[in-house]
Amino acid sequence: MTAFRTLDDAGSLKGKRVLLRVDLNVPMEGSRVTDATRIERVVPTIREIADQGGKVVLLAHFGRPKGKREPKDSLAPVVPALSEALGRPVAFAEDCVGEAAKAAVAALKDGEVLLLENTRYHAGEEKNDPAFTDALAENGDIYVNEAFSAAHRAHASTEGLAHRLPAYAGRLMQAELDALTKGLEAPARPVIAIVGGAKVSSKIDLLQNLVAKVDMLVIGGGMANTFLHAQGKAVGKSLCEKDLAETATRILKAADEARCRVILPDDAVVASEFKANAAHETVPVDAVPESGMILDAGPSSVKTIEAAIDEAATLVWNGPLGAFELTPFDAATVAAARHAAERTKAGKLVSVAGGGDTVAALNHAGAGESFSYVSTAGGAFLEWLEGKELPGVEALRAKG
Ligand SMILES: Nc1ncnc2c1ncn2[C@@H]1O[C@H](COP(=O)(O)OP(=O)(O)OP(=O)(O)O)[C@@H](O)[C@H]1O
Ligand SMILES: O=C(O)[C@H](O)COP(=O)(O)O
Repeated sequence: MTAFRTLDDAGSLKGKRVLLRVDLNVPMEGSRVTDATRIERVVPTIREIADQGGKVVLLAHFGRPKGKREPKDSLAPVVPALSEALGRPVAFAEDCVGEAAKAAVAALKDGEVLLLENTRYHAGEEKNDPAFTDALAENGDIYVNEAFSAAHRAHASTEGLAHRLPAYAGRLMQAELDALTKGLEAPARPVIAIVGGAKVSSKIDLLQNLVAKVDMLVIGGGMANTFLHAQGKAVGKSLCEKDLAETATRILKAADEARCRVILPDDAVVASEFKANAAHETVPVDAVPESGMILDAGPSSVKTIEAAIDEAATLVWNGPLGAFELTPFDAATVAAARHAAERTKAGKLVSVAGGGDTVAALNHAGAGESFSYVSTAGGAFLEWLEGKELPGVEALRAKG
């Protein structure tokens, strides 16, 4: 494995335009950041570069606008939270390429910080389009990748730029890889994974490899509904990707072959709508009403999950067990998080969790600080765990 070039190898940063790729895909409610963990974790690197007289030009994505300029996916509302965490002003440019970006970068003085608008407003970002990468590269002298949590994407700002400009790993990128390697390279067994959340189509495939690496797999959140549907259960109006039923069945078979115990919910909290305090009832998973929406795992499922955590020596977790942002549909996530935190504090469990919303959920449960390690990465963390090479990480490896 070739080592990375890091900021220590970048020489003097004074007067240099540093294109710093960060992950600011933070949980928001309207225009308010509800969990600033991802912001706080990149602050030391921004300060380090700025304090050396570098001009910090931040590149980031938000949401999945797929090349369209969707106002709901603007990074502008993140600026106040970023500026507050940094304790310095942060300028903002309404585009990440072209005249708006060029003028804002040209106006930067040494040590100042600028955030460019969502890279995913351009289709070239996700296509890793060379012309778009060149346009991004025009605004930097060097490139620093700090977005471990987006390193599983081979996009222009996460991979392409590393081939255009002198490229370095940021401090958080280094710290994440170090911590995950130390904590999980040879994990104490049995290992339990909890995978929940809402990004079903982009995460379901990796479960196929994950079942060969872990001893128990809890499938929760929106992800569980697709599996319940694959087992022939009616899931009403729940978040469910029915066209992935075959994939789910294949994963259950692979788990069986790998002797990985799969734990699916056996009861669910079903609501009439996706709203805090919506009318709700707890039902067995084979009795979900047609008009109902599964928003959380029920108490019997929580009991099973807690008992499984008690058997495990290592826990890896990505994706909440329910719609934890909406009371009372946070109950299963909060209970499981607190249970894992207690086991960790008692020295009985190594617990590693990651993901934008997962970290927010752990913090909401008051459990985050007790986990052994909390990563900013969700999907990237799971792919790393699968043993996959992450394009954003590979592109940083020092050549020659
Ligand atoms: N049953 C459910 N129905 C609908 N949404 C759900 C359900 N369970 C969980 N969710 C939603 O899943 C979202 C989090 O999923 P996601 O996969 O994005 O996790 P994450 O920790 O942010 O990981 P990543 O960093 O990869 O995005 C939350 O917003 C939560 O409301
Ligand atoms: O939230 C995340 O996991 C990262 O920001 C990557 O987002 P994506 O799944 O939309 O690529």
